Amino acid sequence: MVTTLFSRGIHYSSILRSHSNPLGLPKIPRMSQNLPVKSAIPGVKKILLVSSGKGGVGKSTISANLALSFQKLGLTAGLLDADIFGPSVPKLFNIDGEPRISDQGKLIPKTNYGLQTMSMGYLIPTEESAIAWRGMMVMKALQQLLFDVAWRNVDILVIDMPPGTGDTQLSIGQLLKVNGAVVVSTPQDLSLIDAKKGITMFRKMKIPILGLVENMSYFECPNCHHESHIFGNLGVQAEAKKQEVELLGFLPLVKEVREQSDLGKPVAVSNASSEVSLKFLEIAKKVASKL
Ligand SMILES: Nc1ncnc2c1ncn2[C@@H]1O[C@H](COP(=O)(O)OP(=O)(O)OP(=O)(O)O)[C@@H](O)[C@H]1O
Repeated sequence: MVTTLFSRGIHYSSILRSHSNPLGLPKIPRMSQNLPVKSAIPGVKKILLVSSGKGGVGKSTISANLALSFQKLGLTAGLLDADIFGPSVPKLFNIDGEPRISDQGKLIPKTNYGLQTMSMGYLIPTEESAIAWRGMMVMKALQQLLFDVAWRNVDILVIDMPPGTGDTQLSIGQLLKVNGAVVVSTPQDLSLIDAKKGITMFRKMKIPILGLVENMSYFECPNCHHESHIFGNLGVQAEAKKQEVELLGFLPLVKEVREQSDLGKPVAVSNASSEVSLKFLEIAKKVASKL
């Protein structure tokens, strides 16, 4: 069922070479450079990447709540968890078990809260995680997740990217016709440094950067309502200005967001009228209008 990356004639050295043109030579078509031709995903109209340089900054939380917010806007959304080594979607959506296979041999997305989802976590149990996989196995799995899923009339497919700017991220950018990317960062310097690397990577791959989202911006004390900027203040705003990208929104650090995620019911569905859910909706509106 799987067509491997290698059978399409893709090599990392050629992926990397494609980013440099030091002599300013005229562009050679991708096909004749033996580079992958960017493909659409069957059943999907627009592809949105949600990425971060650093892990643990809230990329999966934001991907899930954005996808659910797109649904609230009347769009059909899908969520693809591209983190092969640390899939989050099964837990976030309280979904387990293997996906069914369609008559055409494709993986049928698993659905909860009306959202179509696919994740490596459905294909291999956590105990047998992909941790010891070699590059080729990772690429085979990625290829299957990208092209062998039977998405049904999805307007926006949100791809929850693995953290960082490594092989998997490069491959996704090289293989897919991506419509836009959102970069997530906390205000902390370490997170911002890595977010900048992500912005540079998307620019090199000519993927439109729709904007930055600052997560865990502040914590509001439930008693005195004082706002504490635990991870720093204004860093993402300054970086957005410097990079000339839009700052799409600030999301506070909210206990309910973490609790509901752990219970497998993202806040956008568990408490749709909460302040943070409305912030997700605002960001979704901005992103949808840019796609
Ligand atoms: N705004 C928020 N308020 C409270 N908790 C949050 C918020 N955003 C994320 N979290 C929590 O922070 C943790 C990390 O979030 P998440 O898994 O979404 O990050 P990630 O960037 O996808 O991580 P990884 O790269 O490891 O997959 C989770 O426990 C999540 O529930």
